Amino acid sequence: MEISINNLTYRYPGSQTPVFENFDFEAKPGITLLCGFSGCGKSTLLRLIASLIKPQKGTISTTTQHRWSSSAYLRNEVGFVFQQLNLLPLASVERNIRLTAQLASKPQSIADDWIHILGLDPLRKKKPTQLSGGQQQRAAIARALSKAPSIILLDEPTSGLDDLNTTVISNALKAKIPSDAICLIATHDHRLETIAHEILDFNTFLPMEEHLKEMV
Ligand SMILES: Nc1ncnc2c1ncn2[C@@H]1O[C@H](COP(=O)(O)OP(=O)(O)OP(=O)(O)O)[C@@H](O)[C@H]1O
Repeated sequence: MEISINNLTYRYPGSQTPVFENFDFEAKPGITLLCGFSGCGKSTLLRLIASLIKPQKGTISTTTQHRWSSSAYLRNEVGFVFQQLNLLPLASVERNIRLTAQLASKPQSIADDWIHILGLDPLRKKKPTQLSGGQQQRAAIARALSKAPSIILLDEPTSGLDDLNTTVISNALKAKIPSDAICLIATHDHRLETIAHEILDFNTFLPMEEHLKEMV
């Protein structure tokens, strides 16, 4: 599995400054942490790889079965956990997680495995609003992984979580993500460094908001 980004330029609609300009990036199998100050472009990169937004210039290619930006690519290949978790509020935890497997034509047993691995068995019948922040985060990760994605994109999966929740999530990612999958984690959380195969510093790509320095 490989993701290859070449000469990419991306600017949000209405914005003067590009987040990326002539940007090259490659990802290989394993867990890679994307680190760097707030606003340097980590979430934007994940959205681009997921094909939720499209670059104005340059190419993104993947060696997945389905072509980058096809609807099958997003449905079958990409497991994405956003900062806003987007769990379906009216569906139970179990339904949220099983539905993703079903939509990707994957066996329900994968969903049930992730429910178990992430310690969600006692919470299967609860609604997302009845869960704590850490429990919701674990449910969102289980949901993303239940389609057995070849590309896993996690945006701040452990921010604000206590050590116990963080350890359960890190252990699950380390032990259960297939070795040929690519897992990119945008994070400020140094606790995740123990499970990373690679740590990329994004500070070099975009200038820091200088005015913030004057405010501290
Ligand atoms: N929807 C949007 N519209 C316009 N500009 C945006 C949008 N989302 C992000 N940006 C801008 O793009 C730049 C990169 O933002 P991004 O969210 O990718 O950073 P980040 O490194 O993930 O930050 P954080 O660590 O705070 O999550 C920032 O300058 C931000 O203000």
